[in-house]
Amino acid sequence: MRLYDVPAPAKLNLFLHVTGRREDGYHLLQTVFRFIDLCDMLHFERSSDGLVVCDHEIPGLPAEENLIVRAARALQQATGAKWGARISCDKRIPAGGGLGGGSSDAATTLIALNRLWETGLNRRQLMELALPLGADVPVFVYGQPAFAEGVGEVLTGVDLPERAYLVAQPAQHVSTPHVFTDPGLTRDTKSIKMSVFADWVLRHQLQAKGGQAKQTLESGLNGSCGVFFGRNDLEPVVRARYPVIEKALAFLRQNGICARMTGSGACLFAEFVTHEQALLNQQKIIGKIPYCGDTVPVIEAAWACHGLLDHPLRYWTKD
Ligand SMILES: C[C@@](CO)(OP(=O)(O)O)[C@H](O)COP(=O)(O)OP(=O)(O)OC[C@H]1O[C@@H](n2ccc(N)nc2=O)[C@H](O)[C@@H]1O
Ligand SMILES: Nc1ncnc2c1ncn2[C@@H]1O[C@H](COP(=O)(O)OP(=O)(O)O)[C@@H](O)[C@H]1O
Repeated sequence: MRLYDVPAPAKLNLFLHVTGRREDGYHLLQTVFRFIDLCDMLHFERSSDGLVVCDHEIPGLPAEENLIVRAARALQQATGAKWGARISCDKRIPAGGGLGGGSSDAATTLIALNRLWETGLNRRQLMELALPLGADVPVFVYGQPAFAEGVGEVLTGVDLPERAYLVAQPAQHVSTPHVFTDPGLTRDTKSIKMSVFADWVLRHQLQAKGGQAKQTLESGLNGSCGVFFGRNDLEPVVRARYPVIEKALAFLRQNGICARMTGSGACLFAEFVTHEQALLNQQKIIGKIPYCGDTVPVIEAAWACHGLLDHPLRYWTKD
C-alpha cells in the first residue's frame, strides 16, 4: 500500500498581530492563514515492521527530530498502530522561511498515514496530535483558510477571494524564537473581532471588482493590490535585526511591489488580483536583484503562486 505525490502546501500569514504573552513564554496571536500552491510533495509506503523511516535530511537536524518522523510517531503512539512507513519528501518550500513548510509536512504526514494505516481519527483528534508538534501544525489539518487566535490553534474558517501572490525568499535565515524574545517586539496590539477582517475583505473585493485594485503593469502600479489588512508585528523586529530583509523590501518597493513578511520571516509576499500579474512581476525582478556583499543576491528565489481556497487534502479527513 502506498500514497504518492501527496501535497503539503505552504501558508502565508496575511497579517499577524501579537496581542499578549502566556506564562510559558508563548505569544498570543491573531492571524489569518492562507494556503498557496507552493507545495512539498510527500510519498508514503506502508511497511509491516513498525519502523518509521524518512529520507528527507535537514542539515544540522537529527533524523528523529524531522517533523515528518515526529508526526508519524505521534500517530503510532496515539492509535497503537503496528504499521510502519517509508516516507520521502521532495522539498520545495524553503525551511524556516515563515512559510510553514515543516508544519505542513507534519500535517500531511498525519493525514496521509491516518488513511494508509486505517487509524480512523477524525479532524479534531488529528488536530490534537498536531498542536504539540508546533503552533502552526493544526491549521493545515483544519484544512481551510482560517482566522487564528490563541497561539494559532483556535481556528475559525474565513472566506478569501481568489488572489495570486509573488513570494520572495531573502538570503537570510531568521530564528523564530529570537524574533519572539526580542525586547523591541510589540506585544499589546488590540484584539480584533474576526468580522472586522471579513468586512475589510468584502470591501476590497468589491473595489477589485470595480477595477480599483486591478491595476495593469502599464499603470505603473504593477497590479500589486498594495493594501494589506493590519500589519505583521514581527516585521519591524526582523527588519531591524537583518539588513538583508530591509534591502529586499526596498528593492521590491522600488519596483512598485508592495510586500509584507509572512510569519517570523524571512519570506516576503505581495498580493495580486491575477496570477498573470504575479508572474509578470516575478519575471520583472529576476535579473535585477541587488547583491549583499559581492556574491549573494538579496533575494534567493521568487515564486508566482495561486492562493488556494482550501487545503488540497481537506476532504481526506472526516469531521
Ligand atoms: C510565527 C508563526 C506564525 O504563523 O509562524 P512561522 O514564521 O514560524 O512559520 C507561528 O506562530 C510559529 O509557529 P511554529 O513555527 O509552529 O512555532 P513553534 O515551533 O511552536 O515555536 C517556535 C518558537 O517560537 C516561539 N513562539 C511560537 C509561537 C507563538 N505563538 N509564540 C511564540 O513565542 C517560541 O519561542 C517557540 O519556541
Ligand atoms: N520536514 C521539515 N521541513 C522543514 N523544516 C523542518 C522539518 N522538520 C523539522 N524542521 C525544522 O523546523 C524549522 C521550521 O521549519 P518551517 O516550518 O519550514 O519554517 P517556519 O516555521 O519558519 O515557517 C526548520 O528550521 C527546521 O529546523
